[in-house]
Amino acid sequence: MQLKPKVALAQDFLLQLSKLPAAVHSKVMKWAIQFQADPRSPGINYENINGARDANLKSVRLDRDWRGIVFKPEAGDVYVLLYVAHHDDAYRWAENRKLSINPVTGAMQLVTFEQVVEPVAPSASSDETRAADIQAGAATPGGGEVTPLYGNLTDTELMSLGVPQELIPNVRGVRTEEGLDAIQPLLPTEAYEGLFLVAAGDTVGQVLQSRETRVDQTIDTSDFATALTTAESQSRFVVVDDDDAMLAIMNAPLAQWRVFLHPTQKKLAVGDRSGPVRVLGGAGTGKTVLAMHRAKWLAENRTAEDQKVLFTTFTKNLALDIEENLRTLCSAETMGRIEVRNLDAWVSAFIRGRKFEHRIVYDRKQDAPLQAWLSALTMKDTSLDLPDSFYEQELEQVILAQGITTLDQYRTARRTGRGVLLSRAKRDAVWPVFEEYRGQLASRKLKEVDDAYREVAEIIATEGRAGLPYVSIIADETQDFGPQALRLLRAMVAPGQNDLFFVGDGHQRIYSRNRAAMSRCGIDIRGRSRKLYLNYRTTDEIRRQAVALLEGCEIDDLDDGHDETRRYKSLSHGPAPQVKQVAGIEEAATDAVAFIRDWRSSQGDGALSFCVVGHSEKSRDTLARQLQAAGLACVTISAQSNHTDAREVIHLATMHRAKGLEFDCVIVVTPSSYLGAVEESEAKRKLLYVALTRAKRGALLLQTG
Ligand SMILES: Nc1ncnc2c1ncn2[C@@H]1O[C@H](COP(=O)(O)OP(=O)(O)OP(=O)(O)O)[C@@H](O)[C@H]1O
Repeated sequence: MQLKPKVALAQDFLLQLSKLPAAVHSKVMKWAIQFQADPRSPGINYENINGARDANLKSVRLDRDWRGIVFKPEAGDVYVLLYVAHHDDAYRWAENRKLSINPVTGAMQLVTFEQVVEPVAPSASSDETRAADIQAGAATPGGGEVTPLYGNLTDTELMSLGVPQELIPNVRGVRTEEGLDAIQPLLPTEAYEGLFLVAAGDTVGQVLQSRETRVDQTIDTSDFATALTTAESQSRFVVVDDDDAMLAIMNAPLAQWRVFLHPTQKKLAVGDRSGPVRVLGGAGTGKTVLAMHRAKWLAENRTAEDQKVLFTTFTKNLALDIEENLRTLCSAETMGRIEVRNLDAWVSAFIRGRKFEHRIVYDRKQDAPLQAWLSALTMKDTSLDLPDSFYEQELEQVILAQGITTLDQYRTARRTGRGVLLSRAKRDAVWPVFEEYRGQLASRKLKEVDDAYREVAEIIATEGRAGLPYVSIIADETQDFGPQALRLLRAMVAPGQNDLFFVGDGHQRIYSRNRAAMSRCGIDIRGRSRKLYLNYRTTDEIRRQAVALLEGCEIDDLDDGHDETRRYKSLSHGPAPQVKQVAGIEEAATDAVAFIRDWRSSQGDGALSFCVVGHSEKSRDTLARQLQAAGLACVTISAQSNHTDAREVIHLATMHRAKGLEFDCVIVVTPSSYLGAVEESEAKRKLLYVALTRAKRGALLLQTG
C-alpha cells in the first residue's frame, strides 16, 4: 500500500493567503484542498523555475494569472505549499529562496538570498570587504578595534543556534546590535533569538540548554519528512493530514499563534514534565498562548473523562478572555476537560459549596472591612510610635502572606524586607491589632482573601483531594498570586508529573503585596524553569519605552532570584511612542482624540483597536466622557466583560483591568507622580509598563499635572 504523501503549509503561504482578493482567495482555497488530497495527481503540472537557486521549488498554475510555489524534493514524499502570488511576483519570490535542512539542528529553513547592509557601519565598505576587514583586525572610524559580535563562534556553533549555513557570512559581518536587527528578517526566529542572547552574554551552550535543542544527532539533510518533525520546523511549517485540518488553518490564516508556536513554546506545550514548571517572559512573549496550548495538550493526552485541567489566573476578565480563546483552539470535547476560572471565583465557589457563611474581603477600603480595620487600630500601642501604614503593610506582607494565626508564630516570623526591625517585645505589642482585626471581621462574617486561601488549603490537606477532579493546574499571571494562593494551588493537585505549570512576569506585578517565592510555598521548580524572550505583540520601539520606565526597579523571578529586561526583543517595528506632558485631563483627552484620528486616517483602517487607559476609575470615566463628547463611541472594560467583540469603538480601562489584553494602539494617561523617583514609584511604574505593553503598533503616554 502506498502511503499518503506528507503535505505541509508554510507560514508565508498563509500570510499571503490572507492578503488575496476574495475571488482569488476562494480559488486558492479550493486548489489547496485538492492539492492536499493528492499532490501526485496527474492534473497538477509542476513547472521548473528558470534561474531558481533551489531546483526543488516548482511553480503550479492556479489560473491564467496566479501561481502557487511548491517545494517538491527529488527524494521523499513531502510537498510544501510555500507561496502564492501573481505570476511574475511568484517567480521572483521563488528565484531568491532555498529550502534546506540545518545540518546541526535538523530544522527545515527557508533561506532568502538578498543583499544585506548593516546600517550602523563603521566603514562604507561592502559586506564582503567588511568581513575581510574583520579578519584583518581593521579599526573602526572612531579608532577602536573592530570586533565582530560572533567572531569567536565556529560555523557549527552558529548553525546550532539556528543560523542557516548559507547565511553564516552575513552573521559573521555583524558587529552591532543594530547590525543584527538589520538581518533579522532573513533569519529564522530561533537564529535571531540565539544570536541576541549570545550578544547579551549567554554562551551557546546556555542557549541550547535553555531551549532544549539537541545537537548530538546525525542529520540527513535530504530527509525533509524527518526535518518537519522538529519544533523549529513546526514554528514555520504545519503538516496537514486531512481536509478538515487544512480548512481550519486556512480559514483563520492570521491566527498564527494557534498553529505556529515558537520552538520553546512548542517544547513546553507538549510532552511530560516531572513536576512544577515555571515559565518567565516579558510582556507579549507568548506566555498565555503557551499556557493555552499546554492546557490543550494535557486535556487531550493526559486527562481522563472524569478529570480536568484547571486553567486559572488572577482577574476575572482575563479568565473570560482566555476561555474565549481556548474555545477557538480546542474541540468541544477537549473544552469539556478544561475548567477556566480565576482563583477568587474558584475559592468563592468552594466556600459556597461548603455552605460557609463568610464573605471574602477583596478590598479593605469597603465599608464593613474598613470599620473592622479602624476598630482594630484602636488596639495600637501608642508608645511604639508606628504609623497606621506600618500596621497595614505588616498585616499584608507578614501576617496574611505567611498565614500567621498565633502570637507564637508571629514571634518567630520572617520579616525580611520590611524595613523596620521588631524585637520580641515589640512584636508582642503590635500583635493585638491583628488579632482584633480578625475578631472584628469574624463578627461581621467576613474573611480576608488570603485567610480564605489558607483555610481552603487546610481543608483539602485534611480531607484529601477526593472531591477535586484536577490532574493538572495551569496558572497565568503568576506574579500576582501571593504565597497563600500558591500554597492553595499546590494543595489542589497531587505532586507529580505535569502537576503545576506557571507562567508569569515579575515586571508586571501590579498587586505588589502578593510577592511570593515558589520554593517557600512547597513548589520546587528546580530544573524546570524556562524563559521566553521574543515579544510577538509590541513593536521594539514600544517595548524599549516600556522597559525604560522600569530602569532601576528591582524585578524578581517569582522565586528567590532576579529577572532582567536586557534579553528581550520584539519581532516587529513601528513609530516610537510619544511621551508628552499635558496640563490636565481635558488636554489629555484632546490629545487622545487627535492621536486616534491620526491613526485612523493614516492607516485608512476603521478596524484598528484602541484602548485609553487611566490610572483610576475616575480618570477613566472622565476620559470616556470627553471622548464621547468628541464624537467617539466608547466602551468600558469591566470585571464582567472586555467587550472584545465591539467594533469601531474606543475601549477604556484602568491600568489594572488592561492587564493581559492587547490593542493596536494604546493611550496611557497618568499622573506625573507615577514617574517619580524610582524608590517611591516602583509599583506605579510596573502599572505603566503593563499598560503601555498592551499596544501592538502605536502608543501615546500622557503625563498630567
Ligand atoms: N507563536 C506565536 N506566533 C505568533 N503570534 C504569537 C505567538 N505567541 C504569541 N503570539 C501573539 O503575541 C501576543 C502576545 O501573546 P500572549 O498574550 O500570549 O503574551 P504574554 O506573554 O502572555 O503577554 P503579557 O504578559 O503581556 O500579557 C498575542 O497577540 C499572541 O497572539
